[in-house]
Amino acid sequence: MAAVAALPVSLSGRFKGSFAYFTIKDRLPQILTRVIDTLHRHKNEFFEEHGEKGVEAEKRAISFLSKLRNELQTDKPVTPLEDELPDAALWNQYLDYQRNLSNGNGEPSWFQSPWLFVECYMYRRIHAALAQNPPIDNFDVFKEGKAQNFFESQEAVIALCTYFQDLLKNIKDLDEKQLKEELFKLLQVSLWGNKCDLSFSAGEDSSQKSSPLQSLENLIPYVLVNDMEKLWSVLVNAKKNDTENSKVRVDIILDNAGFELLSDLVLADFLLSSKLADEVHFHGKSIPWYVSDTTKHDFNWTIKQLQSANHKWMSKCGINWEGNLKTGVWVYCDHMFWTLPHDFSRMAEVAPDLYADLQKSNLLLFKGDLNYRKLTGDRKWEYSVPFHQALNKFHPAPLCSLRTLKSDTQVGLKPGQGEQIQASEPEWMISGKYGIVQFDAAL
Ligand SMILES: O=P(O)(O)OC[C@H]1O[C@](O)(CO)[C@@H](O)[C@@H]1O
Ligand SMILES: [Mn+2]
Repeated sequence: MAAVAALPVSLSGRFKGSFAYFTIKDRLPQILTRVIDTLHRHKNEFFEEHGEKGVEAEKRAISFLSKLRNELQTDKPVTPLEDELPDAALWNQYLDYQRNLSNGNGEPSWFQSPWLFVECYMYRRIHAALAQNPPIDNFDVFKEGKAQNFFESQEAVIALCTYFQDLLKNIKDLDEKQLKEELFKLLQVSLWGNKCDLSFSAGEDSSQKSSPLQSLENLIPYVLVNDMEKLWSVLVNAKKNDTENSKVRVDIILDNAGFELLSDLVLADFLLSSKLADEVHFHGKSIPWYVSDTTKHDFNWTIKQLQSANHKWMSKCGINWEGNLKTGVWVYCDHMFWTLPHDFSRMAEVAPDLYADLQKSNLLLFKGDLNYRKLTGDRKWEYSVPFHQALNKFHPAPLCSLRTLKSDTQVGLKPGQGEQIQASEPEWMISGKYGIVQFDAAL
């Protein structure tokens, strides 16, 4: 396959000193240790709820996870999944594929294989540790952290909900220019909301403390690719071609729960209230993922929290959003593909139903760093390679990545732009300080 051979190498722990190496060596074991601690801390709760059976399940889960941590730290081969969860066969096929890629250079292993693969694999094994051990099989080990992030962002949540409800009051009177300005503001809030993930900080507090709207101007220089004008054109043109039967649909491929999710929900509400879109489809994760990623439970929990909040504008948002779900103008979906190790260039083949669904959209907004890694295949690209090329034939619909840079891959920069920042700030790709709003039109 000539096209595959032309792709740059995958990021991997085999590159000593790289962020992938550091992640596998330090951050992933830290995350596993936190998961084990969380289970320990809930021992009494498991006993109260399920009796001795709950405690035994907790012990089995912990020993499975300690074994996993040991395999990781000693660079053992990545073993086939032994559970019977619905995605196990696809995972094991992917492992075979990795085995073939390694061309007899040993079994796929934690430090030698592509980073994206082993990191996803760790989260899938964490899921197995719980899912295989009823009666604690529905316990989300990351739930507390996600809830805490939401509560600790309280002031920012209030500021954003208040700003937004105020905007709604006179949204009908805004002219095109003003609407565009508001869209750009909320896109940036959603972009910077991506700083608040918990996998990056290995579970440490990462909530939004300051008002999310105040600092936008100052952050503009840190938006390395800014395609917001292109997004506006796509939406306005879609509206023009909008007929009775063809609704303008925007899809948001969600990333983290907590403040980031709130910023995405506000953006989604704005799209409908401004009539730039008629429908928003949200895509979440079907299992707990990368510490803070949004599951259906987190999505519904967030809307319930807002509804019952002791703050007028927060609860107004919550009530409206529940209404949007009820009337079907908002749709929440999940698909197992989002928690498989494949990059998105394989979606058409591995999950043709999902690909076909995304093709019905007018615009796909991919939130966050992991989605960017999967869009671009998590490879050592030259910074100036066009985004379209790095997408490697993934073009279901016009798409845009809103992402703060937290892993060492970036494409679509101007010639010399990456090198210039690199010279003064060697950490620019992993500090979360820079962001992109990077668009690609479908073919
Ligand atoms: O929530 P996000 O933005 O996808 O980030 C997830 C984080 O986890 C990583 O995938 C690494 O563990 C980073 O790339 C990123 O920092
Ligand atoms: Mn995430």
